[in-house]
Amino acid sequence: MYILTTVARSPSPIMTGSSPASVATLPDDPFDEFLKPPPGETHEQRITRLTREEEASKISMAIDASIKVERQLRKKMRIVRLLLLGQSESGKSVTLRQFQRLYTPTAFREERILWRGVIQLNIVRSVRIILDALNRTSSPLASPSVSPKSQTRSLSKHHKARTSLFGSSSETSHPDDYLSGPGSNGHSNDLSDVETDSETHKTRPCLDSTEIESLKLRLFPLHHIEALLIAKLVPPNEEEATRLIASPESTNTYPPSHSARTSYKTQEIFVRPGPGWKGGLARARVSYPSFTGSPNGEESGSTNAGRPNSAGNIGLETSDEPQELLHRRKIRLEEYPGFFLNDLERVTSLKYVPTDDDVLKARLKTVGVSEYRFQMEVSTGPEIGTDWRIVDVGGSRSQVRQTWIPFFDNVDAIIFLAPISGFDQVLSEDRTVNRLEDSVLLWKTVCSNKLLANVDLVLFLNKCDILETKLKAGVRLAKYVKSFGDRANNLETVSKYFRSKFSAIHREYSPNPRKFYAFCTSVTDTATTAGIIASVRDMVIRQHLKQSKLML
Ligand SMILES: Nc1nc2c(ncn2[C@@H]2O[C@H](COP(=O)(O)OP(=O)(O)OP(=O)(O)O)[C@@H](O)[C@H]2O)c(=O)[nH]1
Ligand SMILES: [Mg+2]
Repeated sequence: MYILTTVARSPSPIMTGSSPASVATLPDDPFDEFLKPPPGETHEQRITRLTREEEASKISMAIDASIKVERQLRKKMRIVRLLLLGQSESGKSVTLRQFQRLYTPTAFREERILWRGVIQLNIVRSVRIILDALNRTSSPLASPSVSPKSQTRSLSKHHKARTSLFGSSSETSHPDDYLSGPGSNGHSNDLSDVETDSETHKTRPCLDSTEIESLKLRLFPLHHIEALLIAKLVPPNEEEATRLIASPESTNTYPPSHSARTSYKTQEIFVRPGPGWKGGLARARVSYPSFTGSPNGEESGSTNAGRPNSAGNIGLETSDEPQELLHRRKIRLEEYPGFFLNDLERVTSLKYVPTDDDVLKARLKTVGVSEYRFQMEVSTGPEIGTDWRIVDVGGSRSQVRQTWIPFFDNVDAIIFLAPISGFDQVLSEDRTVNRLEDSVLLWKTVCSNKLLANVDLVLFLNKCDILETKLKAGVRLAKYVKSFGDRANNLETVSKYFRSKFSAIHREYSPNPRKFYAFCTSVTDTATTAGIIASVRDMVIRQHLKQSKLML
């Protein structure tokens, strides 16, 4: 304890000197008077005095040694605080899960089973996106008689009012074909698809309505499963809060009109800080009903038969239409968060235990701010004994990002996630705002924040895997970000471009010079992310040590 430093101590050997002669050489020393041998000291008295002084010196050295040990202990008890920031769906919680997977693997493995309920909900959500697309096809809005061009034009008015990306050509933020896309779950909407879709509609008939109705009937039990899962995961008083993204399109004909149920709203399950939700997840085991059209979902114990264990079983293979429809609408379902439809057989098996990759892929929205505390299970060198605190925030605009501010104190580093694949998408919570534009604005705010002026920034240009797929599929960045010009539309060039733009903003907006690191990441990818997270950990520890040395 530091209190030891204030305990009165005998003079140290240097202060006492080993003989009166040494004291005599320091005539201006204010301690001279006290340290002088008493006048007329006999030989025996001198021996006794020196023996006492030697003992005092030993005690003093022991105290010095204990202070040193204390300092080391304090260093060992060091707390490193890392803050994860970024818009909703940028990958913050996945990054946290990567830290957990790498540094507390036992706890991570033990909790994998808890994610099963979330993954099941993710499946239901994907199916609902397909249903919404089907509904829109059969609704008047999607009929060829309504001009999709006029729809596009009226929505693009919103986008014209927006600010420009990277302070460059303002056209980038409001291309004529900007449209809050048809993903009627209000989520990850493409900005480009309806134009193409509308052209296709002019030449292709809508889906056969009997076919749609039959598919809807077969999928209807999923609604019941979802209700069961939500009931298990969400406390009753949170029911309204789960309905974060109600969209007008989703209040239409699902469930089928003959049902007595109220209109179906798009929901996204979320987690509030604290361990409570894990209890819910532990209880959430719902087996699947028969897909004969009757909603008979039951709790575990029911048979395996009839679960949506293949794409065919839920009607995605038996008919090409849903897939064609998604393709026409350019809804790339596999790029949506929590896409497990390709693994239906595996993830709906009764013995299913989520793998590490499944846990990283699962989507569970964060609401509020949560702090995850841990010590690395296996730690070496300087990080031994470090107490890590990783703060994960809910990133959506609806959650008042002001609530982040109290957590800006005592932060060693920030990882800011900018999902750069979102250049052609809008925010779920505000479909007039382009995702990339929102990330850029948020980045400017974080860089310029005075409370964070001395905090090192780590930028994850995230979702590079999705970005690459998108670019390879022919989506052109220049269409959305005019200043990109005629550069090559490939991952390397695009990520380099984004890195230089975000880095320029950092330089321009930071109140003080500070360290800045940028990585192109796909945080769901365990292999590539492990190395990046290890570098971040080393950097944060080094920085923390530097700071604590300055403080001691
Ligand atoms: N393919 C791919 N998916 C990603 C990547 N990063 C995140 N995701 C997925 O995107 C979804 C959202 O990630 P989260 O970590 O929940 O996002 P968040 O930033 O915590 O979002 P909020 O909690 O709403 O603030 C999850 O389903 C992830 O699996 C990535 O680099 N590549
Ligand atoms: Mg989150």
